[in-house]
Amino acid sequence: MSRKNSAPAVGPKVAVVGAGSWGTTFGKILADGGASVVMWARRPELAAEITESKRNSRYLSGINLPRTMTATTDLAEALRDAEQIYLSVPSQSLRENLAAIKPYVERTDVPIVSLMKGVEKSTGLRMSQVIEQVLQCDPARIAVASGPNLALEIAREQPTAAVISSLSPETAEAVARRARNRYFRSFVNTDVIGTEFGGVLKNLIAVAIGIVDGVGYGENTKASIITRGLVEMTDFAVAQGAQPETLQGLAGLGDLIATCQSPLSRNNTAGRLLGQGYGYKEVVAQMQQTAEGLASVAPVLQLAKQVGVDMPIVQQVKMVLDGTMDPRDIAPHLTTDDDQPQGERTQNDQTGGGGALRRALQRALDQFRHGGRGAAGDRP
Ligand SMILES: NC(=O)c1ccc[n+]([C@@H]2O[C@H](COP(=O)([O-])OP(=O)(O)OC[C@H]3O[C@@H](n4cnc5c(N)ncnc54)[C@H](O)[C@@H]3O)[C@@H](O)[C@H]2O)c1
Ligand SMILES: O=P(O)(O)OC[C@H](O)CO
Repeated sequence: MSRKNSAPAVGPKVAVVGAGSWGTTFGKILADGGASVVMWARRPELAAEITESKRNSRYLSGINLPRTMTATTDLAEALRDAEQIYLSVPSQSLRENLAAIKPYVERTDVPIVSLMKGVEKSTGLRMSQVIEQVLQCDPARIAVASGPNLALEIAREQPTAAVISSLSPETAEAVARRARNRYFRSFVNTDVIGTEFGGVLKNLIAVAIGIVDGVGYGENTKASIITRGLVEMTDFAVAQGAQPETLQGLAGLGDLIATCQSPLSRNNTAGRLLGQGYGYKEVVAQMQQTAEGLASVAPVLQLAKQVGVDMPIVQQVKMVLDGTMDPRDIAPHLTTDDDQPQGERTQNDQTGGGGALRRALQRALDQFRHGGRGAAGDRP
């Protein structure tokens, strides 16, 4: 662990591509868990600072990085002989980065782990789908990490949990064993769709909560939007093939709470600026770091339309971003909705006994497939 002064043992090498706030924090998690971590950074001065000063002053001010963490701008050097590869670049740049990574990983079967929480704007694909498409690799090799994971809190070693998801329980477990230490606990599941969409969708609700903050509304409005936001997240994710339980777990409710509550959240911050009256371009110009929610709004609404799911809160975020709605009109429902009372539960529950029965059957089938271990829900 980084607190100890004795020379650290050299553990298995892992690589982290992307040295922003989350990539660097995840590198620290892995190094504090015993791995020897090599980061790939775009800028030579950042790579040098991480290697020589054990600092990343732009993204993680005041944090000391472990001695077993180094960085390079040479992708081949970063990836060579890595036991696992973690990816943490902005979602809209993943495809171009994968093209550069591909020659170094196509003759290996090392796990590739997405740490990202966005969808590709041009295709609507989740990050694991982009990885599978570009690397043309076995999806069982791919894992995703998600959960209530505000980088700076974890870099300060505050106790936190995450979930590692892969279609392959073995891959999820191998990654979870590596990505854990005394302040960071990784759970596992096999619901990649739910885990990834949880991370994408909570960003959109956090933008809405930021708008509420910026406008100056209080806790009732926020609680109403968070609660209805979780319903929207669940309806959408289940329609895409997710297990509803995942949205009640770390990657759904857990991350929704953290991101909506924290001023550290970039999505929340972007929303607050919108609520204060700044336009989309001004907000983008003011943001020093990646706020994934801004790029995910349009593709998420497009996907929602394809499967017939209503997302009134996400729709309002889009209207504020487009400048077609006054932020002060934000509400847990669309004010243009007709006045018919709606049921409170999710669309999934509103299918009545059928929904519950379907889930029970699915769980039984998953348990059968996974040798008695349930697929849904975060497992230690
Ligand atoms: N910061 C967090 O608390 C946190 C937590 C969990 C997940 N995430 C997710 O991690 C991902 C990365 O976010 P972050 O917080 O590290 O962002 P960041 O803005 O802190 O850092 C992004 C990094 O990517 C680099 N970068 C920018 N454009 C690039 C390009 N075209 N190619 C390669 N590198 C490029 C930047 O130089 C920087 O090093 C996002 O999907 C985010 O949602 C972030
Ligand atoms: O700063 P944000 O809004 O990108 O959120 C960071 C993490 O995703 C929180 O889990």
